[in-house]
Amino acid sequence: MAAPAAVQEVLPPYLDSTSEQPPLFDGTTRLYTSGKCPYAQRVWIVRNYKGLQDEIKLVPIDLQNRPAWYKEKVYPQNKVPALEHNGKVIGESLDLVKYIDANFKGPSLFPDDPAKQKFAEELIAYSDDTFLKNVVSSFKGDTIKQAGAEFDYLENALQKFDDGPFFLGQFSLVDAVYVPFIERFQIFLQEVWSYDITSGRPKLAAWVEEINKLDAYKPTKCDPEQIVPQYKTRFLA
Ligand SMILES: N[C@@H](CCC(=O)N[C@@H](CS)C(=O)NCC(=O)O)C(=O)O
Repeated sequence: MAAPAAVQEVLPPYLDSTSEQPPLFDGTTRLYTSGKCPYAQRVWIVRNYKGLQDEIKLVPIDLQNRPAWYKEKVYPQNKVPALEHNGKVIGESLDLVKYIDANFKGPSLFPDDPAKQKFAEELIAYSDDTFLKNVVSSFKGDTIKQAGAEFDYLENALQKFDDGPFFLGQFSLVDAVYVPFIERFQIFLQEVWSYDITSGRPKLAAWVEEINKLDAYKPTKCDPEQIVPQYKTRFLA
């Protein structure tokens, strides 16, 4: 039987240059976001996993036609994600996932075990500075060799703790940090190079299978129909 289609969370309407600004610092916690942004997706998954759908309101921003007030009044960096909480606005997805985990209710996504904490920090630091950069630069290089080395790194990392299928055994911030990019790279490498990132990597194959079962993740998944043309234009043109 075919896998059921992912259930997309119905996002509120995107705010664009014609939209009025929602009242700032009125006590509502807002996640300025975009359904297409992998960085914002990290934070969205954490919000869902912790059961914060009612506490953290999603405010999608049209990145192609951004409202002027967003940069001027909300987040001068003019990017998503950004979180409005307790009279301030903070950004950067890697900081935000930790902030939400530490400052809101719900299951902790950062382990107590010092060995797991150390490994979590290592993997999180590796995500944007190395993994992401190397896979993206592989698209214009020796793709399978260069990208393959990064998926070998993940396969290896997944062998470290055996008390569950995720990077630290149980689902954690590390999985939320990596999944938006693994998801996109899996689609793109398969489509353009017929390269299956899970082939010969049983731990990664199991990780993909398990993460796809998570209700916190399912509604956040990207649309493969959009990713392929978008990545072709961005990385191969
Ligand atoms: N380092 C940032 C990156 C965020 C980012 O680049 N977001 C993109 C959308 S996916 C964005 O807002 N781009 C608009 C711009 O750069 O002007 C993070 O981790 O949050």
